[in-house]
Amino acid sequence: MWVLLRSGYPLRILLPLRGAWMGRRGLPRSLAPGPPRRRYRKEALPALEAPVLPVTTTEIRQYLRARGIPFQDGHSCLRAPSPFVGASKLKHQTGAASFSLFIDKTTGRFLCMTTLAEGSWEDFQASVEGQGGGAREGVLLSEAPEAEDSEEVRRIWDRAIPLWELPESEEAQLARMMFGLTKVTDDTLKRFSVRYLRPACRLVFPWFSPGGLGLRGLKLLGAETQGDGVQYMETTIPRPGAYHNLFGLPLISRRDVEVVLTSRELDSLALNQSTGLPTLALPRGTACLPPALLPYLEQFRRVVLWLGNDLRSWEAAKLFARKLNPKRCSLVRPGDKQPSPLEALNQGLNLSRILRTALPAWHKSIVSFRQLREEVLGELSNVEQAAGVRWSRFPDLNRLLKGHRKGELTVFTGPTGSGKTTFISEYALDLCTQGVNTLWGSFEISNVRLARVMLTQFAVGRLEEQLDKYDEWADRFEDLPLYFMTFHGQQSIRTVIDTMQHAVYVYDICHVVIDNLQFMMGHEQLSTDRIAAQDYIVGAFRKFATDSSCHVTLVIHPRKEDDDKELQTASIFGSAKASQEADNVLILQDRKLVTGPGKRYLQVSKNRFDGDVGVFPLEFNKSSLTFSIPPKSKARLKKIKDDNGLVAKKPSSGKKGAMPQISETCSNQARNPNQPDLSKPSR
Ligand SMILES: Nc1ncnc2c1ncn2[C@@H]1O[C@H](COP(=O)(O)OP(=O)(O)OP(=O)(O)O)[C@@H](O)[C@H]1O
Repeated sequence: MWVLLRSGYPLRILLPLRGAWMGRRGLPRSLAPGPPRRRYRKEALPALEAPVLPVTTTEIRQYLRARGIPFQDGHSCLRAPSPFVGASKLKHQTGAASFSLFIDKTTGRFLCMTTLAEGSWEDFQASVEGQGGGAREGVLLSEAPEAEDSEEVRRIWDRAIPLWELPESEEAQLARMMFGLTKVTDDTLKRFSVRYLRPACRLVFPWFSPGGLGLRGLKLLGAETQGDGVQYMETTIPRPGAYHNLFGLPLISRRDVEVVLTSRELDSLALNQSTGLPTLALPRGTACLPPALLPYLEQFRRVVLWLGNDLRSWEAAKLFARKLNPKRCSLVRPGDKQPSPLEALNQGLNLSRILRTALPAWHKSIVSFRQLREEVLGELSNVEQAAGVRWSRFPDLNRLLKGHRKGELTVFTGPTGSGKTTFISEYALDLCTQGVNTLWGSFEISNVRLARVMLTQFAVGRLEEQLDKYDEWADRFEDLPLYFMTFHGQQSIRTVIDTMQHAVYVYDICHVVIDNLQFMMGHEQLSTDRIAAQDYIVGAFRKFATDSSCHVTLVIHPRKEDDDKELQTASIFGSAKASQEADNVLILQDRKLVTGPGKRYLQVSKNRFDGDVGVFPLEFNKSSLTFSIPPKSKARLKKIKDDNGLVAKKPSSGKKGAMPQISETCSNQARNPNQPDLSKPSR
């Protein structure tokens, strides 16, 4: 793969979590030769500080027209003749094949399918205008798999044996049973070139370069029984951020106009076998659909997404359909009679019939209950999943808020210096370690300081005193789906929202943390201007959260209050807009609890989802910078008095403007404070 190195957005990339059972480069330790070595990768270089204005489809079209470059309008890309293909080669390409350059309509990034050259919109313009740095001069920078990667890929691939050639034995049976492949035929396994790595008991799925140019990478899949079910662990080479394999691509013919997308290779095997339809598996399941894959999906007039059997898969399918162009997408709804494709095959269900029940992803602006009834049923029959992702470090937040849901706005406030950033960092990290793709906008403190706080919280201890462990923790941290905006100081709300939109598109961000709103307020002096500015900003974040189906956590400073008084929803600076627009209002109170001097407590003063409000104590641990209570800590139950000295009752409903009354604190059950997961389950 070729890459023009010049990227346009103020985002810094840290990549997804890998398991500690893995050795260097993600392999089972037994397979990783030699002592561990440090490697520094390109992605770890500091990001650009200056934001680049995003390009619009209209601007791309105008530019191409102005330069006399013909183009065709596709589903998510524009297609044009590639300036990277030599004139002699171009002559041999006819029809659609001669339009081999795909330009992403949302970001302007391009990919040339013939040469595999790719780069940003600015890179494309530079090459068209012949301003050095362009592909014409042949100064493309190679991102071919690093030598070490390709060696490792080749070594594993050679050691693995074709699964269908595994001699009939207990081992072969066990392997098929563990991966649920008892009904998948040898023919199917052969078609997809699935291998088995005997020493590590892992399936090996290949990533072939388009055009049969060799092996670019691998995915290894392990399985472990857990209770009644099986837990899958996956490892990729190269690392997840660079693993862009659409498994099954070599089997797609140019004439195919329909495809079924799955979230697992195993599902693709089952689907292809029982329906005969072209199927592709997404490289990182429901976690994301990298735009780099979109050009490969342009040829399909119809895309069916069958991603799994839970609400999370359903939500991911809806998000991905937006990127693919909802008008050509249909979604298979999860349900008892519509489990994942592999399960459906194993249960003897008719997969073609299930595919026929797929619902169109495209909704008009006005819908009838008939169109919604299935969605409502989905929520009712998956109450727990509908409540969102649960915190693993803060069971009290689960008790009150029930979970972290997409599309909501959380407003968080607390007195100056009370630990807002520190708390919100742990609250977001907790979700991120559970696969919630997170984008941080830290305008007040630098990303280095913030990352240091987060890393300390991640390791649940001071790393200063164990620098020998730094690399190990940093490696795991780097694999989290965590991204940072590189803004610092005052920013315009427009630039910030544009960046957030870009991140949602490119990285499938589900949670944005903005610390804090005051940095978008400009320099308005008059308090009326300031209030109007704040209202406008809160409205913009609210709209973004709803439109992008992304959760926004917004830190807002309180207005100056009497130090002896507890903060209330009304203490948030500005008009009532922030608390009205918010789905959740969280307040970090630093007044002393009735017992436990000097402790903070967190008050949930608004909860639109189900109305439960209340408070619970937070115990700050200075060495790990965490607020979550270690498992050994005793269960406590306390009453908190409200400002009037009365014990307040929980309001019966969480409708707009629920008052910041305080209910009882909870009992803290012992729990695991989210030590990094030592294995990486695939879902
Ligand atoms: N409960 C606590 N007890 C003692 N120190 C704390 C507590 N919480 C945070 N700190 C420390 O106080 C400092 C300030 O914390 P932090 O930056 O999180 O506060 P903040 O409320 O975000 O500040 P600001 O109002 O300036 O935005 C940090 O050094 C942090 O480690």
